[in-house]
Amino acid sequence: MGYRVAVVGATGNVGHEMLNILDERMFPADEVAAVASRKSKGKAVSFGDRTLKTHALEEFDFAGYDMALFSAGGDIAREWAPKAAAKGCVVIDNSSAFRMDPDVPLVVPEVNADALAGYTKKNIIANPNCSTAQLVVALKPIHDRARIRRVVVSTYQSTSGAGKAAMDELFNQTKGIYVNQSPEPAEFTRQIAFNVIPHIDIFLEDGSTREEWKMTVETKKILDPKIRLTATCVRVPTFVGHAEAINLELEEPLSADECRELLREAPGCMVVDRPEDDQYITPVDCVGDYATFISRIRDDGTIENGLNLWVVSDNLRKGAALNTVQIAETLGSRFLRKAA
Ligand SMILES: NC(=O)C1=CN([C@@H]2O[C@H](COP(=O)(O)OP(=O)(O)OC[C@H]3O[C@@H](n4cnc5c(N)ncnc54)[C@H](OP(=O)(O)O)[C@@H]3O)[C@@H](O)[C@H]2O)C=CC1
Ligand SMILES: N[C@@H](CC(=O)OP(=O)(O)O)C(=O)O
Repeated sequence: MGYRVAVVGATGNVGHEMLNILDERMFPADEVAAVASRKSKGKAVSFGDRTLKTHALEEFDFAGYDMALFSAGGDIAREWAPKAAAKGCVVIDNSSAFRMDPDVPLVVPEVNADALAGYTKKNIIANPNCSTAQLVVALKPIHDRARIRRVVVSTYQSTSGAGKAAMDELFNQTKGIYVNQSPEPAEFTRQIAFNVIPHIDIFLEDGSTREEWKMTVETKKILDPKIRLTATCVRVPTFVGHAEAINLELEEPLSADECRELLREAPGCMVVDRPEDDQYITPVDCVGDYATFISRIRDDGTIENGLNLWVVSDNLRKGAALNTVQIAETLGSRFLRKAA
């Protein structure tokens, strides 16, 4: 007997990847239901070689479903995740709505799978921000070996992080510029084609953005509250794949060579780092992959025990859908086991 799984937000970027990944990884599901807004009711979405008809969320009954994978934004999650959870369906939510709730585990399976045990308090599990997920996969082995004291990270985040409409905006602005149309920002605060924007999510009182704040607090919750982290999050005109330039200050020495060897063996990590042959990863190279890629590992001689890294991953996969499915797999194998 397999699981009954609902995918909420199935018509969106992340929901589409969730369906792909459930199929690719042969998730043991007897039934997968696609759920989205009322306007998508009846719309066909692909699931492997099948198509599923989308249900409207308001009309969907979560009773009898084992798990619901949510990627429909924070407002929908705040309203509907507790309702689904109350019907005995464990919700794994991609939005930021529950991440910092002390009664909700925030999980990246390669890093803190044991935290999953706390899901019973609310029947809800949170998936981190896409930039946090790839960051902590790369940092976990380094922290275990040499204790990270401080992280300085600058992100280069693709437009898919802001949804399908944002990707269309990049596409249409780019085309338009070649025919002298003036760009009209809608999803972003400035022109995104041929530009970069140092503004993701809203500004907070201290001048940082909520995206930057999320990277700090989520890293503490997942990896270690003692780690100090400062971030600058930037939107760039790419479609898929987030990149991060990371500077680390460690408590113990760890050379670039040792770091490379360590990360080569680490779960979820893929080191591509041969600058002498121009071997490093760019966002375009990571699309469709599961790994968190690490390149440009080098010593930072300006501080004691300093290291620099370049980390790239598919934000719709490890940053969202893949991490959610990995959580579902771990939940299934550790807590919601089904008889074969
Ligand atoms: N881990 C992370 O960092 C990431 C998290 N996310 C989260 O996932 C969410 C979705 O992202 P993404 O897929 O890129 O966005 P898209 O805009 O591509 O898709 C949004 C999805 O939400 C559904 N939806 C919207 N309104 C409702 C509603 N009232 N009832 C039910 N479903 C609704 C849409 O359905 P319809 O087509 O019918 O409108 C669609 O399926 C984000 O808002 C964010 O919270 C996203 C990216 C990364
Ligand atoms: N903000 C991320 C994606 C996202 O949806 O993040 P969050 O779930 O933390 O709001 C990005 O734009 O790349």
